[in-house]
Amino acid sequence: MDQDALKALLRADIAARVQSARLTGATATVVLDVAGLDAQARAALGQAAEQALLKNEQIDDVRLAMTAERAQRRIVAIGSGKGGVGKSTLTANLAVALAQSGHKVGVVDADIYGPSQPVLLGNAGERPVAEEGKLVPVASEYGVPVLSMGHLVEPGKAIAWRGPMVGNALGQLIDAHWGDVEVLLVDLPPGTGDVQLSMLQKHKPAGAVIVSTPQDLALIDATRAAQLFETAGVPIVGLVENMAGYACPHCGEVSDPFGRGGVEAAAEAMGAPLLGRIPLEMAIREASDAGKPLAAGEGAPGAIFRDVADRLATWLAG
Ligand SMILES: Nc1ncnc2c1ncn2[C@@H]1O[C@H](COP(=O)(O)OP(=O)(O)OP(=O)(O)O)[C@@H](O)[C@H]1O
Repeated sequence: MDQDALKALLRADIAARVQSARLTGATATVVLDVAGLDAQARAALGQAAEQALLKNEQIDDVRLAMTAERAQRRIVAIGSGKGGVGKSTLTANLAVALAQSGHKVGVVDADIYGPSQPVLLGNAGERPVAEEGKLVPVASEYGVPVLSMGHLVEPGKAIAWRGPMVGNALGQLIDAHWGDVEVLLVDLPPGTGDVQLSMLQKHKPAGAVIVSTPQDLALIDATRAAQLFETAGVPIVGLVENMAGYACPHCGEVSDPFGRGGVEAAAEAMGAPLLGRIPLEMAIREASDAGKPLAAGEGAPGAIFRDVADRLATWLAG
């Protein structure tokens, strides 16, 4: 009996997962690709395969091996209540820091109102190609592939999409050829709109990181954004306080244009950790505009981003 004959003994969904099958004497040896299945589904599949094969009179022993070639991919959503608080900057820097510490990470820029990852990661203007009906993410020099809403629309064209179109576009970015990427950071638009709902319904994240500036209004919105995730059963990995403390380049005095410590208090109230506090620094804005995330370099703000990335990596590992 050859491989095709063995496959013909199996249910179609199981046969589709056969990587190899052979019969030696009365022993069938079958390798199944079980990528994307949880432990329970894998066990059920194995049992069904074994039973089906043993029904054949030429087979009296079945040896099954299971592989999961495709990486188990987890989504981490980066959200904020308000716009302009530094969510995209944080996403790009976290991705670069994670890639540098050996993680296979990709970025989905789901910010339909202001897609900025292609600029932040230095591959603006490059377009993804489609293969077999799915997009191939655009590489960046930091080892972080990226797909952006900005790749699906003409630059500068305001997007006035409604729910189903948004869901469709998000699906194209997430169900793409991500290859061996294990962690997908999704840069969400601010607030709790269509993209967030579509994300929670169809591509449930493993966790969410919430970014806020320390001021009250931003914090109220950030708390609301966090509540949306929690209600949907998505754990909050932690909060990041951005634009906290500004060191005057002339006299060195540190001031707090957006207040101080508010995010820490909000995190405490939510029972979530504070993952880091990033200062307001011209170098961060300049590096972002230049498509050279500071997490890739040696300097101080880069180290802060790397610390936040380490905390995220620890959370993912735990
Ligand atoms: N810590 C910081 N210090 C200085 N500038 C910063 C800092 N964080 C972000 N910025 C700058 O603030 C602006 C807004 O940041 P960013 O685009 O990351 O925010 P966002 O929350 O993703 O905004 P949007 O909602 O528009 O997508 C950018 O010009 C960015 O370079």
